[in-house]
Amino acid sequence: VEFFEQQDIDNNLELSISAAPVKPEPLTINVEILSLKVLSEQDPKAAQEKLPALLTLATSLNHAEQYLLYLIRANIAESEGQKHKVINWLNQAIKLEPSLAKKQLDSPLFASAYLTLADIYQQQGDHKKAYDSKKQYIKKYFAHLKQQKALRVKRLNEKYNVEKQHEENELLSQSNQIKQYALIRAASEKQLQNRSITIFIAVAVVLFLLILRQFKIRKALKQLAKTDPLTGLPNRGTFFTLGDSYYNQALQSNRTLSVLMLDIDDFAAVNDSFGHDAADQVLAKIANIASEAMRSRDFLARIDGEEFAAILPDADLEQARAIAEHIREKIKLAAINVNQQTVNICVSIGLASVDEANQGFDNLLQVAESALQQAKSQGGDQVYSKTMAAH
Ligand SMILES: Nc1nc2c(ncn2[C@@H]2O[C@H](COP(=O)(O)OP(=O)(O)OP(=O)(O)O)[C@@H](O)[C@H]2O)c(=O)[nH]1
Repeated sequence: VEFFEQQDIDNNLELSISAAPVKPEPLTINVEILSLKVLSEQDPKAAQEKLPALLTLATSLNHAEQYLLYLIRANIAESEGQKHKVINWLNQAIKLEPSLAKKQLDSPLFASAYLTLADIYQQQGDHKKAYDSKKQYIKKYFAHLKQQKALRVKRLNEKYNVEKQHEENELLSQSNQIKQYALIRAASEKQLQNRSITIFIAVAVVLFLLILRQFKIRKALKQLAKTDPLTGLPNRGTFFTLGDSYYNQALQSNRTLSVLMLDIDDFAAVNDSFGHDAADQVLAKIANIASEAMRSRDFLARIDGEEFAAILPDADLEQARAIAEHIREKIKLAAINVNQQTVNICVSIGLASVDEANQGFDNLLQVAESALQQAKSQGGDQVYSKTMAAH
């Protein structure tokens, strides 16, 4: 029987779910009626005393409340042993069922009507009705359980969905944070890279400038090594180095070449009279006058204290003499001003040409040197060459 009942209940439940009719919504129930219902089960007498006050409101009560009012009256009647009244009240209540929500009727509050009916019928020996009432009650009881279960599942699902949504939001926000962090990291890496490139370029530029500076210093030093600092003319070393190549070139190309050696007359007296610094200025001015008096292709150098030498390419002795005389005269006529005083300077010049000395550049210079000595020994202020008489 129990198996049959259970199956019957299940079938009915399935039917009620699959049919899905439009059902009325559960109605609200006055709290006083609810408490009177409880009181009628525990203390029917006390409930009877309170009943008249509620009955005055009966017309304003909704069907759910009226249903409960019948149940209260049935409880009171049962406590008084008036079974036919109990059945009457309960049937009155059951008549209201079509206008009430099934969900509400299945709750134990309402379904208890069938349990009470089953008890009464049982006591009256009407087993068929007792059975039917009990069956109804059990049906409602299981439907209620199923409803509760569905409600719990619904709530759990809602809770699960909320939590899931929350977790998804959390995940999304974490993934956004990760993306943001990745962006920040990429930006800072880029910044670092740019900074490294800037530092690299700056270091490269500084290195380049240092190398350039070093190069310029070396060049200046090299130049300095080749130049006489006082006059700015090439020095003795440069003169001999270039002299050899001028000489060899002239011989190879079968062209003439002369050299001159110039020495300032009585320069010791200039030093003595005007001092060393003033004499230095005189030296520089004489170098300047001599340079200007020469041709652009001639090569003048300071080879010793007050001694100068020049290479005169393509100049034979006669042309060399003309150049030398021009220099001598220019210097002699120059009014060299030192310490607001005019200094008169004379020079002696010795000449030599490859036409008369072709045993190498040193030999050429020796001949010019000896011509210079000759010019000095003849009183200075003159140009002398071995093969041409002095003026
Ligand atoms: N101020 C200065 N004087 C120098 C320099 N080099 C050499 N002298 C001076 O030049 C003079 C050379 O003296 P000497 O060799 O006797 O030649 P000089 O006095 O010119 O006589 P002569 O050559 O015979 O005419 C010395 O007084 C040196 O001190 C220099 O670079 N600066």
